[in-house]
Amino acid sequence: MVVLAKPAPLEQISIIKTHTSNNFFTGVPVIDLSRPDSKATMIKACMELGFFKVINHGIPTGLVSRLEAEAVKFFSLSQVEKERDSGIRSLFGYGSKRIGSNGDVGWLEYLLMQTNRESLSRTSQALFRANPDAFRSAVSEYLSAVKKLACEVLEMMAEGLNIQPKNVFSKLLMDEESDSLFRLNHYPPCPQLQEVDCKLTGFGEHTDPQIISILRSNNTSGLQISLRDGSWVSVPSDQKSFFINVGDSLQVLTNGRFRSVRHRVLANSYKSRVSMIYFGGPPQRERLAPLPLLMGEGEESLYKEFTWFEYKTSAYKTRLADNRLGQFMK
Ligand SMILES: C=C1C[C@]23C[C@@]1(O)CC[C@H]2[C@@]12CC[C@H](O)[C@@](C)(C(=O)O1)[C@H]2[C@@H]3C(=O)O
Ligand SMILES: O=C(O)CCC(=O)C(=O)O
Ligand SMILES: [Fe+2]
Repeated sequence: MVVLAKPAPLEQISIIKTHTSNNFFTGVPVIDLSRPDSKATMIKACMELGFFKVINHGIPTGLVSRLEAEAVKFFSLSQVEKERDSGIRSLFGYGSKRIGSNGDVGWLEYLLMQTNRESLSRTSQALFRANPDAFRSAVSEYLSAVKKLACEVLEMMAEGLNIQPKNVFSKLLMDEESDSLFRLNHYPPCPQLQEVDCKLTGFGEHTDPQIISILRSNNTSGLQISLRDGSWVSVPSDQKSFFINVGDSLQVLTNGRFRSVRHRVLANSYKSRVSMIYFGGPPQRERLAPLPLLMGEGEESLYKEFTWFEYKTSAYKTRLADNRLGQFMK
């Protein structure tokens, strides 16, 4: 017997009362990668917010717009075509409104994939039947560029923290067995909300479990981050820049010096948002513990010992908004 998943009804997606229509945060740290003082600004941003944006990153606009065009083409297909391959329920591939497998829902559809060659080929063949190679090559070239950017940023972080070698973090992403993911999100407009002073949750609040996330979106706002006092602020969109999130694993590796940023996306009532996120993760066998070179005299680890596999397995049993690192704190 085939059991079809029921569509998530709109009423299940949380409505957020905003009242403040667009209180855009003007304090997003901007790191200009071409400036010599950028390491210090980056460290400050990682400690205070766990979030910043990078400019002068060197990633060609053409690479980004080519992938965005492929994503838009895919999301414009009929629902039947998009769901063609989702017979076997799996974490990866196309998803609509359901996030993860523990009951979270949001006003979005997405493509989630592993970054290795086989997984990318499988997704391209299954979902981009008309021209799998166009999608595969657009993702693959984009991923090479953002992975390089992620490594450059992680090396600047190591240098800014005065720890050696400078590839202590980046080698985890460069490892052949790095467990990294890539996600294309599409948040359709929600015209029903135009009349009311409310927003619909696109992607509920959470922290990213990996080391680092590199996010790029089109010119539609919606991303919000939580500040240290727990208040939410809207990040102005900037399609030419990349936004960087510190993930839970980097918080652990730095013994809490860097904080993984809590973030969420609110759907826009009249504009569609498309985002692409690379989640740089370590190999599954990797032990996650504060780097000894970083620890001050007598400083103890805030966390119990665990591998990325153990953390990921436990994280994927949690709800989106849960504090996943809580159970690994000493
Ligand atoms: C509810 C969930 C979705 C998620 C797996 C989880 O159980 C908790 C972490 C979620 C998250 C957030 C960042 C990324 O978008 C993601 C792919 C990840 O690695 O962790 C998602 C997971 C998902 O969508 O499956
Ligand atoms: O789509 C976005 O802008 C952010 C989505 C996100 O936080 C995620 O996929 O983990
Ligand atoms: Fe996220």
